[in-house]
Amino acid sequence: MLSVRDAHARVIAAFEALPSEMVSVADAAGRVLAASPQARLTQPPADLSAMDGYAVRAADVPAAPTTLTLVGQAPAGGSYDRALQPGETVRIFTGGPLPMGADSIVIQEDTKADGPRITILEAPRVGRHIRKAGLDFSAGDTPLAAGRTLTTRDVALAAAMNHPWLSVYRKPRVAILSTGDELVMPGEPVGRNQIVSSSGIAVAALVRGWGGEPTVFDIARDDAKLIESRIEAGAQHELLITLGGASVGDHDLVQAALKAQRFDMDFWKIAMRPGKPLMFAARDRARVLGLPGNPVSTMVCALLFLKPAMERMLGQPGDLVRTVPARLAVDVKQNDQREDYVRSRLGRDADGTLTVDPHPVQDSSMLSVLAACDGLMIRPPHDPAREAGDTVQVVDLHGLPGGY
Ligand SMILES: Nc1nc2c(c(=O)[nH]1)N[C@H]1C(S)=C(S)[C@@H](COP(=O)(O)OP(=O)(O)OC[C@H]3O[C@@H](n4cnc5c(N)ncnc54)[C@H](O)[C@@H]3O)O[C@H]1N2
Ligand code: MOO
Repeated sequence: MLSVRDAHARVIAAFEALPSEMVSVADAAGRVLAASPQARLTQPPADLSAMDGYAVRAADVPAAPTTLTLVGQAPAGGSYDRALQPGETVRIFTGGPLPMGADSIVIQEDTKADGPRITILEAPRVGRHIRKAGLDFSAGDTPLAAGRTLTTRDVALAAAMNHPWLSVYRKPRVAILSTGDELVMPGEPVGRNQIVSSSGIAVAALVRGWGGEPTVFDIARDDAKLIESRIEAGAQHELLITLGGASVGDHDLVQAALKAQRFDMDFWKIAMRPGKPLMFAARDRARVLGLPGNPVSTMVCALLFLKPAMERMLGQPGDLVRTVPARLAVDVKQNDQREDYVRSRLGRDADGTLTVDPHPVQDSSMLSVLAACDGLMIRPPHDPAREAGDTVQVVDLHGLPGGY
């Protein structure tokens, strides 16, 4: 059976960056930059005051108190256009441009005004409360690299750089097909022996959260012709995700339907738990990732394979999910030949070290366990028995993009 690493490598090799499109900067949060925007101006454009107060020449106030003559004002968006002469001061506001000749700002709390006579109560320091031109960025700067998923902070910066439009990768269109006679949609009447289809909803949410555009097909009954026609419709998207029907049972029809539709199987079955019957197939530009039906297997495989595939379409490397070291809270037995992704709870030791406590129940049908856990402990194939206190690798589910 293929290793997780090799399966991941084969999946990401099959995807490349989609074409770019322009979007309004107002709609760009969460999108991935296809081209790095250059700052179109320098910010601040001139030396500005950081405070409400008075612009002065520090040399005029060697000691406080000293009284200066008010000669004008410089609000944000306005300016005082003459040079400040010895003994003069200009009323200035936060964001107001520093008058020529001035070299310091005295905040208004440190002054006393009596008509045009302004008494400075604190001796100023050269450069105090002045934001120099270009403090934030200069025209031509490229602080946002292509390939970056734009945060709202990035969007604020791009807008400040005077970009009303940004070049981003088109969203990958991902079709999602749940298969199985037993499935009904949430809220529908649930007949005898039926269960609610949760995975289609979860995968659609993941696709959206990872920057794609999901299309959720109606659930397909275990009918070969019906599944084939849905696969054909799915092939019109960048990627079709099938859910269930991946294993070896008489009702597991997805692989046969793919073959009937002339898809080549890249691989089927990998050395992973949960997620053994993972399937990957291609025909021309169409790609199908067949996720195993057990809902926890679906979710773990989505994180390991769907997310990187989407990242590739968004011009990113598509690395395997990041792991961090953690200290085992309990002893664990030797692992078998499948790489294990053990649903676990993360915590902190008294010394602040990340700890991992595997959940005692690991059935891949149990969404309640997955939801209660916040980490996946990775047991490599044939990993020997480990003791409490040993260091292992974990996937920290907190703060993953897309709200996993
Ligand atoms: N003889 C063998 N049996 C099984 C093997 C095997 O190697 N040999 N592998 C097991 C493993 S591991 C997994 S994982 C499952 C995966 O099987 P399928 O991909 O064929 O999934 P189904 O049989 O269709 O469904 C499994 C399970 O999941 C439920 N399911 C399916 N779709 C959804 C959905 N959209 N939302 C919620 N739940 C869903 C389905 O009702 C079943 O209970 O096979 C093992 N068997
Ligand atoms: O791989 Mo199955 O995913 O063990 O339940």
